[in-house]
Amino acid sequence: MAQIELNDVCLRYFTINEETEALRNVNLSVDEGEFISIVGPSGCGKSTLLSLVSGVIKPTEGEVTLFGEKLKETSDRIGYMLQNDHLFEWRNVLNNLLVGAEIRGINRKEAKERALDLLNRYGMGDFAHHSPKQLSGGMRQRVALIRTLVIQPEILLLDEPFSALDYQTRLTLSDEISTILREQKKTVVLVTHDISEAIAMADRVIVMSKRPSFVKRDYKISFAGGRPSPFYTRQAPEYNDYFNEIWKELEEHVHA
Ligand SMILES: Nc1ncnc2c1ncn2[C@@H]1O[C@H](COP(=O)(O)OP(=O)(O)OP(=O)(O)O)[C@@H](O)[C@H]1O
Repeated sequence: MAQIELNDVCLRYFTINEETEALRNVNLSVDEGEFISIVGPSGCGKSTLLSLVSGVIKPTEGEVTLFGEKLKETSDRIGYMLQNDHLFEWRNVLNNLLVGAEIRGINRKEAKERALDLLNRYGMGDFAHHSPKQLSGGMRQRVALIRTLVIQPEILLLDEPFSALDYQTRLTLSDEISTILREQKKTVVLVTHDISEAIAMADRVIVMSKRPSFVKRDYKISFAGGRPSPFYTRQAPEYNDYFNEIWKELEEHVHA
């Protein structure tokens, strides 16, 4: 069943003396439990698309449907993870994990149990009482993901969550996080500039056109022997073909 649907969505930003047409007739459907990535030229409207799905902004035209209902306001069933981890330096890791639960009025005891369980499960059990300052960039992003999972969203929107990390951490963390999200059976929309990350992590890669942006291509990513872990995806024979095709699609924009 489609959990997210965008039907002919247009988005224009209006400022005092300018109108920016970011999205034009975007049509997209994401099924429950599906993991998709969105790539496209810089400034084409990828983050805008996530904001529309989260309900933070409303389409100028068209409709966003979540769980079969027209989206009217922000939904508690959605979690967001960004490039910046937004951890509070004055709170320890565990108390950072409880922030979302506090905002949403989730029972503290229940949220704390869930947070500790997730920390243990994902190799961070020894860091519950550490300050964020004592963590590496990769660990901080792992905490940011766990903070999102504590509120048990069904849909996760990831906006360039690895782009501030060094290359090696980025590879390891993208591998870990996609394993966690698949294990948790979340529906995921990942925005990334990194084609290789998009292919390695997702079931589908959506290529957006330049602005005013629409869905230019929708690649289903499949591997003959079944999906390997993201790290090994890069060694699968199909990987290079996907990479070259998507790169060609994007390169057209650079030389346009
Ligand atoms: N609040 C806003 N007001 C006016 N224009 C905006 C606003 N937010 C975004 N834009 C414009 O809309 C277009 C799409 O922006 P958006 O950030 O969604 O693109 P993006 O594909 O995520 O960018 P990038 O690849 O650089 O991260 C850009 O031209 C941007 O300048």
